[in-house]
Amino acid sequence: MATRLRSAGRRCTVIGGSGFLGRHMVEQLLDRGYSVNVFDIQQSFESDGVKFFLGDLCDKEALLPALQGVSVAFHCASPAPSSDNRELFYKVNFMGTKAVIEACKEAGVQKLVLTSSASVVFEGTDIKNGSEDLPYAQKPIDYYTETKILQEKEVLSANDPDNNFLTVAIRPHGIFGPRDPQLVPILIQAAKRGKMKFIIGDGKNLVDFTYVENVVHGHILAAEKLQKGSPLCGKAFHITNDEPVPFWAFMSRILTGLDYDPPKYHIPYWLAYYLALLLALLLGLLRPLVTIKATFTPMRVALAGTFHYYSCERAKRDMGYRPVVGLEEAIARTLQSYPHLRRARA
Ligand SMILES: NC(=O)C1=CN([C@@H]2O[C@H](COP(=O)(O)OP(=O)(O)OC[C@H]3O[C@@H](n4cnc5c(N)ncnc54)[C@H](OP(=O)(O)O)[C@@H]3O)[C@@H](O)[C@H]2O)C=CC1
Ligand SMILES: CC(C)CCC[C@@H](C)[C@H]1CC[C@H]2C3=C(CC[C@]12C)[C@@]1(C)CCC(=O)C[C@@H]1CC3
Repeated sequence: MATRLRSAGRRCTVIGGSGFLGRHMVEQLLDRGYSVNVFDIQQSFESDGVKFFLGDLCDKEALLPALQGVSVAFHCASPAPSSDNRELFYKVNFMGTKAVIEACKEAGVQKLVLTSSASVVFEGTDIKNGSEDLPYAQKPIDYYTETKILQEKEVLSANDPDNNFLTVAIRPHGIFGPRDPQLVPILIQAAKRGKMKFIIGDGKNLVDFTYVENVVHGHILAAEKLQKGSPLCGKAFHITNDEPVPFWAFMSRILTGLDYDPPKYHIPYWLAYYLALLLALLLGLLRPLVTIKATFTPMRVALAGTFHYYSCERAKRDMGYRPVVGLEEAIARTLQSYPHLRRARA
């Protein structure tokens, strides 16, 4: 109730508000009493309380009307990580984010909250309880991550309290929940094609999977605690479920929850990685004659076969963050939201 009163009448803009995370963000902001503008390249839903502005975020002039009279902008738009289009990632994540910063300043927006990614420090090797002090990856695993690093640096260095412009970056990892277009659908599609038979490595590698409502909660807390002189200014924060789980136990839980068999055979990590690399090279050579999208990419093998979980102590200390939905409940809600992906029994 206190949050609702404090936020009543305050308008914010969600850039990327038609996407998976963005739409959840819009819903929670409305619940908490904010008025919401959405800026996106497409409109994916209708809502009485929301004003939609359609356009490309690389175009500063198109952004400006969506930012007028707004105190906080959330920037969670990005091309899909699987798009594999270097130019597009560079244009949208890097150049587009510069346009977002310029437009925010010009429109008098006081706070910019960026959705970054914990992957900005991941190089394909184990990270256990990694803190925000880890250096950015020198060899990022893909173009998506490369440009998420550029984007985060740009936003954090734009923090300028003297000119009343404050910035913060939230680094979630492995977001899942209702309407997620990636994790559960890709997994089930692979299972349907009989491709989910193998566990990559020994299956003991711990990973963070973060329920979308916790990610949203972290963003809204960050916006509310971001004040002149606060420790949030110009800093990055991991937001996780704070319950790392073995990657393959999580995948198996989703598969069995939707009536698919869990993987049971083991394949050494290095073998899976080189097979995925070989496949990627072959598909690269055959393009544009063949345009098949591989399920097992070197990036996914690296994510599936290594430890990568992160400490969210900084978010707990500086913004009072605690996950609001535990992992078991989060999985149950997610499974319930995908009746159409449940295996049809013969
Ligand atoms: N999903 C995950 O596990 C993680 C995601 N993140 C970050 O979270 C954020 C949200 O991800 P998620 O919700 O999964 O992604 P989505 O693809 O679901 O949402 C992104 C939205 O941004 C839109 N968009 C893309 N390009 C532009 C553009 N040039 N101008 C305006 N709008 C644009 C997309 O439209 P369209 O669909 O038409 O392209 C889409 O509506 C991203 O920044 C991502 O990097 C970080 C860590 C983990
Ligand atoms: C086919 C199987 C080996 C794996 C299927 C599940 C994967 C599609 C997902 C498991 C971990 C996910 C993940 C992301 C995308 C979907 C997965 C690869 C991100 C790359 C999304 C964007 C980020 O910023 C980082 C995420 C890490 C985890």
